[in-house]
Amino acid sequence: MTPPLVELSHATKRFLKADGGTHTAVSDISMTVGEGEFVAVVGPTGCGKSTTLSLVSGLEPPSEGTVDVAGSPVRGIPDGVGYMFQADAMLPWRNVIANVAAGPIWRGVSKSEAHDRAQDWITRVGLAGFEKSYMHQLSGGMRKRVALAQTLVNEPRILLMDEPFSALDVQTRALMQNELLDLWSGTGTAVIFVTHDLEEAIALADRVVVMTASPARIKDDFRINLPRPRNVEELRLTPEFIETYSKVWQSLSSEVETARKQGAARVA
Ligand SMILES: Nc1ncnc2c1ncn2[C@@H]1O[C@H](COP(=O)(O)OP(=O)(O)OP(=O)(O)O)[C@@H](O)[C@H]1O
Repeated sequence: MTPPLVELSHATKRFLKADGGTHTAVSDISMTVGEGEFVAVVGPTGCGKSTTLSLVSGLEPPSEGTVDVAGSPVRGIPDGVGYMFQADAMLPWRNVIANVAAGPIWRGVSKSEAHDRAQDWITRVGLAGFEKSYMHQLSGGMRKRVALAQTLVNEPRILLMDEPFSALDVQTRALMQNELLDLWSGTGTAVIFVTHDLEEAIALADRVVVMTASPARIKDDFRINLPRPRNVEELRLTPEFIETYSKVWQSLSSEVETARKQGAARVA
């Protein structure tokens, strides 16, 4: 039997605190993500969502438990993993095509082949004509398109996304969500998408994993049976979406409340 593409098994992550104690960021997390699956992870602020991504990306080793990618334990950054953060990871002194081609070149692809692949992705994300532009010449939405091209040009098997669209205005955000779904569909890439925004999670994902207030445990794992292809703006108005939202929110809202109390206790 083929193992799941991503498998966390009883994974716990503790960090050392400045006072010498430890802080448990995630506790006893077990979950799997299959090839081509789109999984959104939601939970209250600071609960441990980004830490969970760091375990999968190999940026942080688990303190306990195991994290496997394609059946092998993660040691260092595994091959085939792409990462997209809220902040862009583009070099301001390089133009768009040089930024997009940088990943393949770093992976040993010849310069001309890398430029061909970069050109193809720049066109696919709708930025043909902007190859020679620099980051400061682009809007927030255009910079996100570059970031998508920069990540997807490496053809990741697993795409880890940490609130990639949260800094965008509402309309650009919806545009980018639709764009992401179009680019992702049919690629077979597994996506783990961390967000604060439950609407975004439901609109994009096949499953929504709800995490508890800190330390993060998995509270619920909802299958989202909304049809694809999806247009996120239209989908949000459907009764099926509203029903799903209310079901998932019931699970999430008490964790948000607990996190608020934890926050209030910390500053008291
Ligand atoms: N490298 C680190 N060293 C020490 N503590 C850390 C480290 N990384 C994260 N933490 C702590 O672990 C907890 C979980 O952080 P994490 O960033 O995973 O939460 P999050 O759910 O992604 O937060 P947010 O919703 O605000 O983005 C926080 O209390 C954070 O301060």
